[in-house]
Amino acid sequence: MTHLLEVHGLKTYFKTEEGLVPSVNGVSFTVERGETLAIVGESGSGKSVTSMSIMGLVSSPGKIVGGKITFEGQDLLKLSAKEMRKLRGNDISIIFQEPMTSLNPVFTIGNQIGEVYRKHQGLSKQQAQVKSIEMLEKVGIANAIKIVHSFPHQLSGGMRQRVMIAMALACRPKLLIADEPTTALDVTIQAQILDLIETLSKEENTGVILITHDLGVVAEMADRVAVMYAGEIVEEASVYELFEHPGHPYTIGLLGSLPNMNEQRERLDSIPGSVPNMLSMPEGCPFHPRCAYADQECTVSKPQLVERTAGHAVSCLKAEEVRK
Ligand SMILES: Nc1ncnc2c1ncn2[C@@H]1O[C@H](COP(=O)(O)OP(=O)(O)OP(=O)(O)O)[C@@H](O)[C@H]1O
Repeated sequence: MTHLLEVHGLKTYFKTEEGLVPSVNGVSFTVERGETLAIVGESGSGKSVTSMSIMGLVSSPGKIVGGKITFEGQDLLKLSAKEMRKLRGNDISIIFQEPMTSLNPVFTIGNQIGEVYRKHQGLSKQQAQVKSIEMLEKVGIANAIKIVHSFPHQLSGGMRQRVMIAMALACRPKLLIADEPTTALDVTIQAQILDLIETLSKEENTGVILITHDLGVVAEMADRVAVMYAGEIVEEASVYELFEHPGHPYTIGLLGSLPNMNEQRERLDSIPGSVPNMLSMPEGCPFHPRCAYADQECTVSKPQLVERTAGHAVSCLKAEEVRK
């Protein structure tokens, strides 16, 4: 069986006045049907640019300059803009961080979800309305009959996010990309939304890419995890393996900054130092200026992502030492 999604050696660069920014710099991973892959890493590590690249939504000054993205065996980088539009909304959907920016303020909720059904399944206005109400109920909106007539600004943040999820799932995508789907929401709503994504992905065998800063969410939701640092994947493993035997000093740092589970979750930003400026990346390993294990070798040689044990790959010259 082919992978649902295969990203191979993806490079997406931004041409800025200061120079070329290698936001995604040779990223490879796969997503299977029914599987949830979490992509984690600090702000600016290239997670969103990776998902935008898959969606075919990278816009100038950004450009995919290398690699291959294959969806069900189909080379996405060879599709026309029209073919890509058809794929989005039919087979691949995305839930963005901020639902207000993705909903149109001048149309009712019913109109917007209904449009997905009209466009992609050729349903009549009335049929689309019925389907929209059903989908709103599925995402846990109780008074859906009333909500279809509301405008986005009349709803709370949590409700809007549910509407976005309803829209993203209306066409029963094979791949769902959820980019920080719950960051702006309160903890109870967060849990409900994540449950919903999980249930629907299992019911429909949907592949999910979950982009998040929150390792608590990763532990609950993911099957596998890819850790990104400065535009590259530095570690990839099953969720159990990553939490039990983290192999990259950066991952260890992220796990170290996981707040006590009984406390309110925080964003991960407590590793000393910061993500390097992509315009002047350090020589050798990009993480070496922040790494407790780094020595002279790490300042000159760049590590490759190498499979250390089955299904567990780490990009670190000191991987053996780190494991001890
Ligand atoms: N339009 C743009 N022009 C120039 N550089 C950009 C542009 N969009 C993104 N970048 C650069 O690409 C890099 C990766 O950004 P990206 O948004 O993918 O990070 P991220 O890991 O998703 O962060 P966050 O968690 O904050 O969303 C950043 O260094 C950013 O500066």
